[in-house]
Amino acid sequence: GNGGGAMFFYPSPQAALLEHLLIDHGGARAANFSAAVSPCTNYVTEVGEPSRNSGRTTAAQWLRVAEAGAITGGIDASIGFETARAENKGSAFDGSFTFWRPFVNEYVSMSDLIALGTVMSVHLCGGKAIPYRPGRIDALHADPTTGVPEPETGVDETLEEFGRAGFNKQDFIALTACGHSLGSVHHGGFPEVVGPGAVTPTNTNGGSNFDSTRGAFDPLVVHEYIDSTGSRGGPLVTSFNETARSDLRLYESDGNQTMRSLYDMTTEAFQDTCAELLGRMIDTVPSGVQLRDTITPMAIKPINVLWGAPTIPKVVTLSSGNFVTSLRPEPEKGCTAYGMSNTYFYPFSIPSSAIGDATSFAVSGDNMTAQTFPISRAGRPFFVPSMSSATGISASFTVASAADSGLEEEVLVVQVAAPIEQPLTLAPKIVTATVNLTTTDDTRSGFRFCKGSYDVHQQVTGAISLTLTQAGETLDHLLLGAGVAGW
Ligand code: HEM
Repeated sequence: GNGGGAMFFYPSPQAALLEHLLIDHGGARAANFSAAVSPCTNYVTEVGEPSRNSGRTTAAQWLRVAEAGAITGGIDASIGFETARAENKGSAFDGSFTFWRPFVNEYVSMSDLIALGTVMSVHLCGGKAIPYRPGRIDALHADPTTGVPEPETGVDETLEEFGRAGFNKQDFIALTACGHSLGSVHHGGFPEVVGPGAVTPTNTNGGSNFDSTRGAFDPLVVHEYIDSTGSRGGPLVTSFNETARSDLRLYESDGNQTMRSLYDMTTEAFQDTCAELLGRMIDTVPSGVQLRDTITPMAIKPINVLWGAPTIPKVVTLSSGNFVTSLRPEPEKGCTAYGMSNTYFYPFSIPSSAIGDATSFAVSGDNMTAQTFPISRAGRPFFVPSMSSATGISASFTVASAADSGLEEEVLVVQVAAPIEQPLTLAPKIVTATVNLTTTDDTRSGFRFCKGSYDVHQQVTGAISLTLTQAGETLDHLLLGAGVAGW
């Protein structure tokens, strides 16, 4: 990975940031991402009473956004340009994009967040952990393929749409049943499916649920459909408007065989089937996109590792070269999205004199597998976080290099990447620039400092990332002004 020379993100900026969103659910250093779908009935677009009474479900919306993206040519966030199309009516798209937007930066695409949304929703609502692979690339324009299936769409046409995404009929029936385990069809958006009677003071958008547990990912929708109990499969089965009974037409298209086989499964087998199908759904990407390795929880993860950070008073042992020290955990624990176990944070600070020319540091402790992490070659230039900052529209940064290195600052180049608003979609686009550094008179503690800045000229929507390079080689990374995403 590109973490090779840089200390800051392990193992790479992309994997480090997305692992954080996937894992750090609550408590200390929470990522503020998965909280949106916890509890699973939560509606994050509004707050307080309006939220509770909305009849809308964020977890369900996230799944629907991924489904719509997968079917229209693969997940590439182009759906953001298409929310005005009739087939995309409903607030799921804008609501989800609005929540995800501040998390987008050079390393975190909107389309990877769309996929992450499905993984988080399914898992936190009671389903299995779908393997999560990053690498999706955001489109810069609308996709010419129309085709989010609508309630009035014929079975053949819908099957063709899913067929393009690589799902056969049986897969597609099961996938729809899996998806329609969460959420509702709303009178607000789909009055031709759900009548005005669904609108009440405690259900202001008139949500009519697919099953009796809109906030639980479970086989209940299948059972209620086959048994004709509860929601009986939901409004797309039972709608007053026969043309809008698309789930009924779909389920009956193979004589209910697929629905019966889902019915006969154990809950465990149902969950495995859904995880497999939904995994294929989120990995449906435009041709040419290469997904990367699956992101899994890291047992030990260096975070916020910075050169020149202030000294923090510090039982884990950390060693680097001849330097060995014992670490104590911070009192505040984190909580992971996987098994709700705890995460412990051990701050450390190593004087630069002790680092010497070490090329790695190692972490070991009781009941843990010792791990070694590569660090920048000693003496290489690095960003000084305490002398770098961002406003909403610009970044300024300082780089330190050893005074006796004989390095000419001209060989150092900073690549800047900033997410900004783009017309017609809530998905930001990334603008990049290359900045040369200027020498300053500042020399302290054996370091020389040089400076650079970049004016984006418009409001950034998320973190600005900086990459320090020398002759094309990456030396260091820095993320500035993370805002509400709170990296
Ligand atoms: C025949 C194919 C499908 C049709 C016609 C269809 C249609 C619809 C419609 C009309 C809604 C109501 C949206 C609203 O009122 O906000 C809906 C909701 C939903 N759909 Fe589908 N859908 C299909 C397949 C799928 C698939 C394959 C998935 C995912 C795997 C999925 C996931 C969802 C979810 C989670 C919701 C609830 C959204 C919410 O509560 O906000 N759907 N669908």
